[in-house]
Amino acid sequence: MSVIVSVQELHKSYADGFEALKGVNLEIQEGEILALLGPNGAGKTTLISTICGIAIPTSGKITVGGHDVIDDFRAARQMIGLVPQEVALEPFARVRATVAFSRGLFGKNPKDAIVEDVLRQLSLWDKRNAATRELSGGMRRRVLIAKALAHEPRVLFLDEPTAGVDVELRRDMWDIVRRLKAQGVTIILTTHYIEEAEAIADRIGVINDGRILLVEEKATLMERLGKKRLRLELHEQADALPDALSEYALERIEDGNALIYTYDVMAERSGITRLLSDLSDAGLHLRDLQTSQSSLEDIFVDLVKERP
Ligand SMILES: Nc1ncnc2c1ncn2[C@@H]1O[C@H](COP(=O)(O)OP(=O)(O)OP(=O)(O)O)[C@@H](O)[C@H]1O
Repeated sequence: MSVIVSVQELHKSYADGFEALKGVNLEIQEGEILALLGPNGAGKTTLISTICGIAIPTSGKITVGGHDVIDDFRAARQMIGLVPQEVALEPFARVRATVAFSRGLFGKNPKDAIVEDVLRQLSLWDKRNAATRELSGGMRRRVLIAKALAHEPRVLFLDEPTAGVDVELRRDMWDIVRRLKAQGVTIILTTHYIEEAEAIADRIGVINDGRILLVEEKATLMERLGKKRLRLELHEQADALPDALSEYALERIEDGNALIYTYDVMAERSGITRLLSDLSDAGLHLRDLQTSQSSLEDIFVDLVKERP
């Protein structure tokens, strides 16, 4: 795989002096889906805006397809499609004309069959003659994607594509993203929803306070930082836990009818064998056992919490 977007030592301070990006390094591989995960104000939109040439970096270097986004703005921008966070459409414009116009902005023939392709791909062909104000919220989001794809970009940025949308539409959006990937489009999306990153990303970048904390393969990330939970269901309710068990930091749940033991998947010893024997010594008898892997959400919260 080759690198299609490269960001080196990127700093961005806004006019009021606020430093939104504090030395970001990031390489995005052609054909991947990268999810940028981070809390409000982390710098996700700023990062996307600088790559797309909308915000000017204070320092650092960004290339897209080998083109410098400042010195070679047109060539770089031509390769990029951007779906912004806010739904901003001309209310009276017709769907097809809106998309054709976006294509025209890049100096490409607006009557091209590509416009039809893009509209069909997003299930908007039937609505091609509708005014955008007549569309549902979900369809409007699709129009935004169609506009971003109209000039056949190789890299698509989606800034919080599913913020505030219902579950059905979210899944719909994920299908669209997967189909685009299958066509070879590189996709970078920002999200607050861990579930979203978990569902569709190949790699996940965590950004907080203007810094990238990590970028990892999704599976590696979950394995590396994941913890497992062992749920111990008790025969009799445990009112309090004996001191002998304090080292296990057990959590009493369901009024003491069950206990949770958390352990590190990567640790040499899980401590389970000893725990079970100590439980038995303490007179606590088990009805059932169950393990579960902690979610990406737990990992994310831990990561962001660790840093000041
Ligand atoms: N034009 C601006 N002038 C000054 N500060 C700004 C400007 N735009 C953004 N910021 C600040 O930069 C920081 C990063 O903002 P950004 O929009 O990049 O975050 P984000 O991660 O996209 O957040 P969200 O998830 O809320 O969209 C925030 O503290 C924000 O207030």
